[in-house]
Formats: sequence, C-alpha cells, structure tokens
Amino acid sequence: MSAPLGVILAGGRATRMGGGDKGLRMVGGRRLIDHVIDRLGPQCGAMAINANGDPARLSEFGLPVVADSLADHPGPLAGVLAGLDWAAGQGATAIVTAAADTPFFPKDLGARLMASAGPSGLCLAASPDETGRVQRHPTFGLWPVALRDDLRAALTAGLRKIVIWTDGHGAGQAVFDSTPFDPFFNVNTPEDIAAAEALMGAA
Ligand SMILES: Nc1nc2c(ncn2[C@@H]2O[C@H](COP(=O)(O)OP(=O)(O)OP(=O)(O)O)[C@@H](O)[C@H]2O)c(=O)[nH]1
Repeated sequence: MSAPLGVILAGGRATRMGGGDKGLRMVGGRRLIDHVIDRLGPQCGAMAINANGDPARLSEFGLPVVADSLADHPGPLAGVLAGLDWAAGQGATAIVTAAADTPFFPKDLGARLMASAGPSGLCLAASPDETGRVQRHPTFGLWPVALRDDLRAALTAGLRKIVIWTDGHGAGQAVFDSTPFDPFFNVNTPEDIAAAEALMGAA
C-alpha cells in the first residue's frame, strides 16, 4: 500500500486563544504549523492544510490549502472530509490527519495507525490521561478515501461526534505512551504556549 497523504487540520475558531489561527502562533520561535509539518512530512506522501476562510493567509507554508467542503458544519470532521476529497483528487487511498495545534505528536503516528487499522482501514490515535484512562484523539487518525461518501452522508444528516461514526465503522485504535508527557498535548490558550515551550527540550 502506498503511503497515505497527510492533512493538517487547521480550521476552527481558536476562541480560547483569543481568535485568529492557532497554527500561526509562535512556539519556540516557529509557527505551530511548522512543527506539525516537520513531524508529519516524513510519515506521509504529499501534505495539505485544511482551514476555513481565505486560503491565502496560509499559503506561506507552500502546501495546498483545502477549505471545508460542507459549509456551516462546525468541527474537525468537516476538515477530514475536505482532506479526503482532496486526496481522492490525488488518486490516494487514505489520509493521516494531525491537528495544527499539537506540536509533539508521535513520529511513528502514521506507521502505528496503519498497523492498528480496523477492517475498514480506519484508525484513531489514543493515549492515557493523567488518571491512566485511555482517551482517543479523533483529530489524529487514518481515514480511507473509500469512506468519504459515507462520511459526507453522515455529516449532511447531522453527525457531530467523530467517534460515533468511527465506532460504527469498526475503527482500530493505536495507543501511544503518555510518558514523560502526553504527545497529544495541544495548545489551546496563551498559557499552553508557555507550557509547550517548556516541553520543547524534552520532545
Ligand atoms: N476544518 C475544521 N477544523 C476544525 C474546526 N473546529 C476545530 N477544528 C480543528 O480541530 C482541532 C481541535 O480544535 P479545537 O481546539 O477543539 O477547536 P478550535 O475552534 O480550534 O478552538 P476553540 O475555539 O478554543 O475550541 C484543531 O486542529 C482545529 O484546527 C472546524 O470547524 N473546521
């Protein structure tokens, strides 16, 4: 199987950050999306960024910027669908998604998702939280292009919660270690930027 394509989910309103594009925030002297590109690039074929609004503001990364294909559908699932539509146009069979606000996600994300995929080819990443309970991270997943019309129909019918759809398709789960810190730590607030910079040396 050829390597999946990579899609960086960079939509959303970033209300906890005070608005704007979270992916353009500086962490350790670089934009969050730069960190994500560095991690995802070696794990996939071509990459694209998904975001709403004017794509020109994200053109500096030199990657295609794909807008959500379903207007007015809040949440990252619309971004996953837009990524699948883009990948279909490239003749690809699957995408790996990564959130633009998560600078330390695992360097073996794509390989582990592929190794743990369910029969439909779907897989989500997960990691234990501070209580030891395994939490899924639905913005980090392996998504087969063959399911895009099914996803489009579900979203059009009002689906909001990713895991309802992935559970319905027997998605696999790749569980990553959370020590010394959770690699899916994401930057939501200005305080999280400081926390990410403190972690930078350890990542
Ligand atoms: N395409 C798309 N992606 C989204 C949307 N909402 C959130 N995301 C992505 O989903 C991931 C998690 O986003 P959140 O932090 O929960 O939401 P947010 O809107 O970015 O931030 P808050 O407003 O502070 O909750 C990030 O990668 C976002 O870029 C959306 O409406 N469309």
